[in-house]
Parts: sequence; structure tokens; C-alpha cells
Amino acid sequence: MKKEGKLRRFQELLERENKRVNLVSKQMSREELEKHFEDCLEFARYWDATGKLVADIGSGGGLPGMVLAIVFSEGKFCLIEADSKKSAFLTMAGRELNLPNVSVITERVEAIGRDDGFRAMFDFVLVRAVARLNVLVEYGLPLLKRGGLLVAWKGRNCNVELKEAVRALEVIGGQVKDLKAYCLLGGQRYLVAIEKVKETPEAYPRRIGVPEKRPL
Ligand SMILES: C[S@@+](CC[C@H](N)C(=O)[O-])C[C@H]1O[C@@H](n2cnc3c(N)ncnc32)[C@H](O)[C@@H]1O
Repeated sequence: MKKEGKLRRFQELLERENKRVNLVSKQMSREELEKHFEDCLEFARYWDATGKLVADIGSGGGLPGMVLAIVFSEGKFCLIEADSKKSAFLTMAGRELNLPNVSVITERVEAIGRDDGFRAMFDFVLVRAVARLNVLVEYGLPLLKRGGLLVAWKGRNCNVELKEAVRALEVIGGQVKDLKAYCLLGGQRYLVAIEKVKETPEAYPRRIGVPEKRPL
């Protein structure tokens, strides 16, 4: 099956399984879901994940990780999702679509970031609709190689979140490298690219739940 066919098939699977498991909003129409796919694909306008190791934090129904794994079949995608029902859907979809470049981990990202098998391994870490930037910096940067990029999908609150994240960037070792603005889903959207510029101090990420409860 070609990539366009796989994207369509993935959308059908998502629509079908969303009736049983909460993968995306129940009220979302087919047209809206298509826009969410477009939002994920915005990444491919600026970056190339061919031959790269990519993590998607809080992948949910597979946005953006599964969509981009279909597009970049030569990249290796690791979808990290704490909710076991959602991760079971991701595993099923990866199998159904014959995507050997996708692996799914059912775990909180704070635990993955402290695991030597994953820490400092990735070229890209993607994250969409999971938490505010100051929290995402602590979730994402530990997973990256030095020089790797954390790419976060953000809405109109982006500038406020960027200001809030100054301390987290300093402590964890990140630098805003790029900000891509576009209009979609009825408003202003941004891709924020943060480069890992130094090794993450041992103490981070903190214990499960702490980054969100007490952001840096
Ligand atoms: C609002 S959904 C967004 C899903 C998807 N990224 C999207 O854009 O549609 C947030 C997802 O992140 C997962 N999540 C939140 N915190 C997490 C963490 N610390 N580790 C792993 N997954 C997490 C939740 O289980 C949920 O599926």
C-alpha cells in the first residue's frame, strides 16, 4: 500500500476505534480530523526524519507520531503513551498498516527519560497537546541526543508558554532554535523547535507527576 493509502486507512481505523476508546474528541468530524492530520504533516515541510530515531510523547491516537511514521517510512518511530487502551490501539494500527518502523511503549515519559535504553538516544522528540512548554522541556530533552530537536505543536498561547519555559530551558539545557508559524484549525499555530545544547543533569526528569505538578 502506498503512503497516501496508508494515511487514509489509518484515518479510517482511528474513526472506527474512536467509537470504543477515546482517541480524539468524540465530536470531531471527518473534515476536522483531516485538518489534524494536516497539522501533523506540517513537520514534514521543515524537517526530514529519514534515517532518524524519533520519539512521540503522549501519542494518544497517533498524532503526530503514527502519521509521520507513515510519511517517513525510513525513520524509526517510538510512540510513548501512558494510557494502555490508547497504546493498544497504536500497536494494532502499526500492525494493520504494516509499519515495522513503529514501536509503542506503554509508560509515562518521565520513566522512559530515566531509562538508559532510551535516554539521550533520539534525534527528534515530537509532542502535541500534552502539556505546557516548561513541562515538555523536562519530558523531552532527556530523551534527545545532544544537537537533537524537540518539536512541540502549539496554539496561540505559544509566546506566553515560551516566556514561562525560560528557566526550564536553562536548567535542562535547551535553546529555542526555530519557530514556524502557520494558520490551521481555525487559528494561529506554531511548531516550536528546541535544540538540546548540553547534557541533561542527572536529576531530570524528576519523579512521575512532579514535572507537571511543580514545573521548573
Ligand atoms: C490530549 S492527548 C493528545 C494526544 C495526541 N498527541 C494528539 O495530539 O491528539 C494527551 C496524551 O498524552 C498522554 N500523556 C500525558 N502525560 C503523559 C506522560 N507523562 N507520559 C506519557 N503519556 C502521557 C495521555 O495519556 C494522552 O493520551
